[in-house]
Amino acid sequence: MTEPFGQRLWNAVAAHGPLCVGIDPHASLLESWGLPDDAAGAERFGRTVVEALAGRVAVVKPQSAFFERFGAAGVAALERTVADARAAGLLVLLDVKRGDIGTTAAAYAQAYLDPTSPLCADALTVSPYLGFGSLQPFLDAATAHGGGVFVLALTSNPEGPQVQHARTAEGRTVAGSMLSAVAAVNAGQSPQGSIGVVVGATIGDTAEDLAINGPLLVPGLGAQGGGADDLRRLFGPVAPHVLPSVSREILGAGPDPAALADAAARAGDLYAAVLR
Ligand SMILES: O=c1ccn([C@@H]2O[C@H](COP(=O)(O)O)[C@@H](O)[C@H]2O)c(=O)[nH]1
Repeated sequence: MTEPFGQRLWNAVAAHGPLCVGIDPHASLLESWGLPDDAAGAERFGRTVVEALAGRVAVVKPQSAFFERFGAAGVAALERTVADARAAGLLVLLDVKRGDIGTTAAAYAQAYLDPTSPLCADALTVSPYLGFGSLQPFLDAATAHGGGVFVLALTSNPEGPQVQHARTAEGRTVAGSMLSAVAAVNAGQSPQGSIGVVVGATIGDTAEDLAINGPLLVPGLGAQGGGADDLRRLFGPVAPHVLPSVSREILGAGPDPAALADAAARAGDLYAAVLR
């Protein structure tokens, strides 16, 4: 029986620190790394990140879109990147932001969380904007397979508040209702539940209760303008659950594996220091 994702993540963070490093093969990064802007380039990129960071960070987060743009060959490259990373002992959070009606959501959950699937990861990102209940197949698959699910709550992009700050019929914000739904699923789990949320470092101040008893993935650092001060200000009481997530700020140091490892160590130390 696989340990629950929340426990596996807790152990990995204790061993390697909280940093999550994105694997985002942007065209501009492939160019600066001297790689072709194609599926083979994306695969080489992913393999280099995995080799540089295995045993040094807890989690990597491949961004599916940057692989999908190359069609079937890109998806095959993503499959190999995910498999390589998991084989190297890294936890893999696949950033795919899926969500759909129940039966389709069940197919997505099978694709990303069922161990018999070629694209099986440890966890994935999902969009709850078909209603939190539409995520049930992902929650069920996570329970069945020891996987994790990260629900978009307060995203790092400037357009997010239009939807996420809107009020529901009960008068709470949409984001607040997602956060409390996740907290209810994680209730009673120790050291934390397996259902996380995404909260950007760029959201400014928030009155939302971020105590979900689960992991908080925090993108928006570095290239998007967020920094250590934002982590300190936003996440003090829930600091042990925070995963600062960085892609371009670290990937820009490649392709030299030692330089990538150095950049990850520096970012990891900086962000971990404010989360203690
Ligand atoms: O709210 C969100 C949710 C996901 N992301 C993703 O994280 C990385 C950020 O990359 P950087 O280079 O560190 O800016 C990227 O894959 C996004 O799709 C996010 O930024 N914000």
